[in-house]
Amino acid sequence: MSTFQVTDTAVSELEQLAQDIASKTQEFLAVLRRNGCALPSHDPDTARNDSLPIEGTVLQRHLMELTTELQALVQGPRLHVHNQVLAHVNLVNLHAIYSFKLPSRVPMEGSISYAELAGKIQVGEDVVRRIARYSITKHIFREVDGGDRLTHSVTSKMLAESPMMMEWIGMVCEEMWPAATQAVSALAKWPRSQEPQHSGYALAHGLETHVFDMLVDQPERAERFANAMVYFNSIEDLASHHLCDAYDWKSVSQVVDIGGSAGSTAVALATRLPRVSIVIQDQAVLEDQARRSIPPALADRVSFMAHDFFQDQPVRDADVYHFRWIFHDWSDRYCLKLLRALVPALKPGARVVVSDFVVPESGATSWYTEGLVRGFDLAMMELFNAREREERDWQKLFVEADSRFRFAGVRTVPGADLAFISAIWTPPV
Ligand SMILES: C[S@@+](CC[C@H](N)C(=O)[O-])C[C@H]1O[C@@H](n2cnc3c(N)ncnc32)[C@H](O)[C@@H]1O
Repeated sequence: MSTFQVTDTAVSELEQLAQDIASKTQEFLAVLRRNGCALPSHDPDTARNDSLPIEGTVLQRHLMELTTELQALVQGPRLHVHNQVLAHVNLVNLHAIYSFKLPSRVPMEGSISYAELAGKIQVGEDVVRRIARYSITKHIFREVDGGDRLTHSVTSKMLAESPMMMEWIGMVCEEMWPAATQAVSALAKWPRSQEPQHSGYALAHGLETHVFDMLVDQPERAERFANAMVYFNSIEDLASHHLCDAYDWKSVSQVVDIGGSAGSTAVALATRLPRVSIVIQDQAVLEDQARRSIPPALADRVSFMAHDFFQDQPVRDADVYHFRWIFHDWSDRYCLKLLRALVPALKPGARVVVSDFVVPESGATSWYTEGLVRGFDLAMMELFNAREREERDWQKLFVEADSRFRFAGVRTVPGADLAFISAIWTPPV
């Protein structure tokens, strides 16, 4: 006889989750109704609620946490692992969707036959049907006319209307996925290396350098990387404008956005902070794209400068030197170089701000939320031998780079997934 039995009256973990899900679902629906948002549906004519009010975002996150825990318990250990392994075919499917541009080939209104779609993409009708039918199980596309024609769901319609999201999907499928398959081999081959050329990405793509050095000679791939960043920056939880709410900007007039890509962050900051001038620094290959993205109304305050961020910082005496999603691309050894390259330019009181994830301590938040950040951590490992960092790692980095950096801690802003880590340049008087 089992020595462990749940009594009839005890509420099991599963029942508790189900009750919490039911009540949070009601709260979520109430927020949507109160704010005039559409109720969730796969119907292509449903409004997408891409940015919810903050209380809606919090409830959405909470429901994701609860429902993933419920699924894990309902599945039991075998199915829980089994389904994670099978999930790899989602990328086969998304790669086909990207590569054959399926969403934009299906009319926004009406439908297309499988035969016509197959003719357009030069693939057998049977193959198109199999790909589409797997997509349909994930609520991407729908079938009409007895299964002969394809039409949009709300998700496939979103893909058809979101070229930057398609660029991100393409970048993941063609740049990151091959790297993922080589990540463990790279670890076995170069254990403990901090070099980007010893990563899964380098193995998969035959590189002897960092991805970003390779992109200098490959403008099309560089543009796709930059477009993937534009997509990320368009997500409200990741939007760069949250930085404006993290600090008091009254006394700031000059900002340098180091590794600022095509300028999304600079434009977002300059739009909200009318007294601030911003220099975007990045590789010369991004110059044209950056110049195109600066609205004429901001051209007198936002400029682009080609600069290698491992070389001494040429813009001296700025108030803020900002890095967004740069440090997580590099191992500690290189992050120390990034910080030390600033030193000749820093005036007393200058602030170095890093917009990046801060990894929660293990078990400090929900597994769902922690898993999102730890997923980025493994992705940075596979790509660059780099990492996401906990608060204590950030502090150590600044202290080790130069004892004149005074670590000023981590700030968070409601609704922002990235944290704002900063240090003040404080030389002895
Ligand atoms: C992950 S992206 C982040 C872009 C931007 N900060 C954002 O948040 O959208 C990394 C950026 O670092 C730039 N980069 C890489 N190596 C560089 C170098 N040595 N000097 C300057 N920029 C570099 C890349 O071109 C790319 O734009």
